[in-house]
Amino acid sequence: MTRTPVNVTVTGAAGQIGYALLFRIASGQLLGADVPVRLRLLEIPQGLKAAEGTAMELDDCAFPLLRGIDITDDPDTGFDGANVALLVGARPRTKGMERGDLLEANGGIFKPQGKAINDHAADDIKVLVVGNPANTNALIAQAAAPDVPGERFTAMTRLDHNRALSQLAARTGVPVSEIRRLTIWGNHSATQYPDVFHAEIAGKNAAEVVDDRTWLADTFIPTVAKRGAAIIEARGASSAASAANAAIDHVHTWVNGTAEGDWTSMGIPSDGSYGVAEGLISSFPVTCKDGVYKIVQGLDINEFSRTRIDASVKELEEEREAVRALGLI
Ligand SMILES: NC(=O)C1=CN([C@@H]2O[C@H](COP(=O)(O)OP(=O)(O)OC[C@H]3O[C@@H](n4cnc5c(N)ncnc54)[C@H](O)[C@@H]3O)[C@@H](O)[C@H]2O)C=CC1
Ligand SMILES: O=C([O-])CC(=O)C(=O)O
Repeated sequence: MTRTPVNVTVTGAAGQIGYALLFRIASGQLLGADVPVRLRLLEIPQGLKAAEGTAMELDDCAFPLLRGIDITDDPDTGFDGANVALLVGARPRTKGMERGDLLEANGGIFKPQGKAINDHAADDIKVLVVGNPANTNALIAQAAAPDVPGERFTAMTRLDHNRALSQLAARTGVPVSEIRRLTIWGNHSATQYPDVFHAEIAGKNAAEVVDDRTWLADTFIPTVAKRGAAIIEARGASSAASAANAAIDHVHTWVNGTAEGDWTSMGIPSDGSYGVAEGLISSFPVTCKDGVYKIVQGLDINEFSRTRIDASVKELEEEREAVRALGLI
């Protein structure tokens, strides 16, 4: 039986992350080794030529699952029939730009894209926002798409989750595969909170295995939270291959499910769980099954975690107020 190809739209397709992402989508790593895909590359006019070059290379890979590539600078065409949308293209902060300017510039991107998704995407559309500030950009796109169920708009904190797994594995001398149930809470920013209190290392409580709150507070948390800046400092450019890898992981898990007994982290609209104000797009521990995610309930939040979750949620509330004041939501 031949399956109908899944339409995957990637914005910012000619950028760094796009270049690391598209080949992996086309090879079947996003959705599965038996799922054909059709790619839609959405760029701004200046990015179209480079996107065409990338499309030529995609052709030259002769990926058996790749059933077509469309390139456009028109959001209505780019999201037409989209089943999965990866919103990667964003306006980076440039010299002299205030946070409010950045939010406003990104509003000019994510509001029309949200509307185009609302009007043209397939009914089963799933959206992942990667472009920063990812959580609030997702909120802007969601607000512009009132006909799409709000929970389909998600923001990427999987890179933070993977960074935390790797740091914890290095500290405790176990392979990453031995660690389960780690959580990133809050915003994809320096206020995010990587939580090991419910995590398990080879079946034992991770906080007890580490047994060093000073290391958690002064080394682990800031290393994970500031990793993006450290990569920029070392590489002279922001994380691209690891960000693309996390985007693949996020969508793959959302569509194909979390492993039995494990969970992952996704930026999703809050339903008020764990005291996170309803509607904010904040990172939570989630399980996924049959293309639907659910917040893990019933975790005890200790004082150490509570103050850190609250600080990140406060930042998200401030970002929401700022985009509300700008009329973006
Ligand atoms: N959530 C996360 O964990 C991470 C997020 N990021 C963010 O991802 C974004 C992209 O990063 P890179 O690929 O390295 O940037 P880049 O600057 O290399 O590429 C961005 C691309 O987006 C395009 N673009 C700009 N406006 C657009 C629009 N309105 N429609 C379609 N395309 C548009 C640009 O032409 C460019 O080709 C940045 O905002 C970055 O901060 C990066 C790493 C991790
Ligand atoms: O800070 C950036 O632009 C890149 C980023 O989000 C990260 O690496 O986590």
